Amino acid sequence: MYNMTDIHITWHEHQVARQDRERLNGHRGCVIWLTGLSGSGKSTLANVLDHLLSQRGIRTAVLDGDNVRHGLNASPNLLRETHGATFAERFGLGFSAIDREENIRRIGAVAQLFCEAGIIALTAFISPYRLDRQRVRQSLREGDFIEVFVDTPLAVCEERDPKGLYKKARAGELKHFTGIDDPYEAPEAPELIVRSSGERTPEALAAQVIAYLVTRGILPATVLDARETGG
Ligand SMILES: Nc1ncnc2c1ncn2[C@@H]1O[C@H](COP(=O)(O)OS(=O)(=O)O)[C@@H](OP(=O)(O)O)[C@H]1O
Ligand SMILES: Nc1ncnc2c1ncn2[C@@H]1O[C@H](COP(=O)(O)OP(=O)(O)O)[C@@H](O)[C@H]1O
Repeated sequence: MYNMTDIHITWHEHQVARQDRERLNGHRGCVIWLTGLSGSGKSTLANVLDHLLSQRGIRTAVLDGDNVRHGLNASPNLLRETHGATFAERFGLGFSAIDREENIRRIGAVAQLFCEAGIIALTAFISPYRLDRQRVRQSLREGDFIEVFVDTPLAVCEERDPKGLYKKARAGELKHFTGIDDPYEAPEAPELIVRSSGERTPEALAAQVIAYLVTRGILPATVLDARETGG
């Protein structure tokens, strides 16, 4: 085991403080952590939020499961082509519990960087394990982690099945698929629960999240005026 003294790295404070960046931006930074089953509507909600907030001059960044798994957290089969088999086996991330844990740890660290830069990080990962989400929460400052449970029933996600993955999982062609033969641990005390089934459009869910951010003082109330006037 290493300790920080052995590896000679030291934490540096930055010259521009987070508060300075937030003052420039006109809003606080935070991490909006969307969690839910595959097909629950995480990416859709993250993208609608990104769009609505950007239109109102709010600085945001989206980190999305499928996309991040093409780069920073590439899967072994993607890495094998460019980096060879050994590298891919050592550093590629699949869907075992330990790989999901590392996936979430890295995303948590990236989201923290955005947050400290005064940006609203919108993350859309299944993040099925409570402990992994809890660790991200604990790595951030009090109040920076806003857990949003995209609570869509498995039957609805399976009916949507936009990528055909549930069908494959049911047929036994895809193992360890969340909700089928791998666990999903629903949040016990999320900051917010949004339900994307029924008549609730992604825009309605985004409005629920934005209203919450205003009540928490993360966004200025003027964001609501802009929404109501369509400006
Ligand atoms: N075994 C298994 N289980 C769940 N999901 C799988 C699996 N294999 C591939 N996929 C695809 O990967 C997307 C989920 O990636 P995440 O990084 O969000 O997963 S996790 O948070 O590490 O659990 C997920 O995307 P979303 O549908 O957007 O959630 C799937 O398209
Ligand atoms: N609020 C909603 N109401 C109805 N359908 C939705 C809603 N949000 C997302 N969808 C649809 O559900 C499917 C899965 O959405 P997606 O955002 O890709 O989920 P996830 O990122 O959680 O896998 C897509 O076909 C999307 O159009």
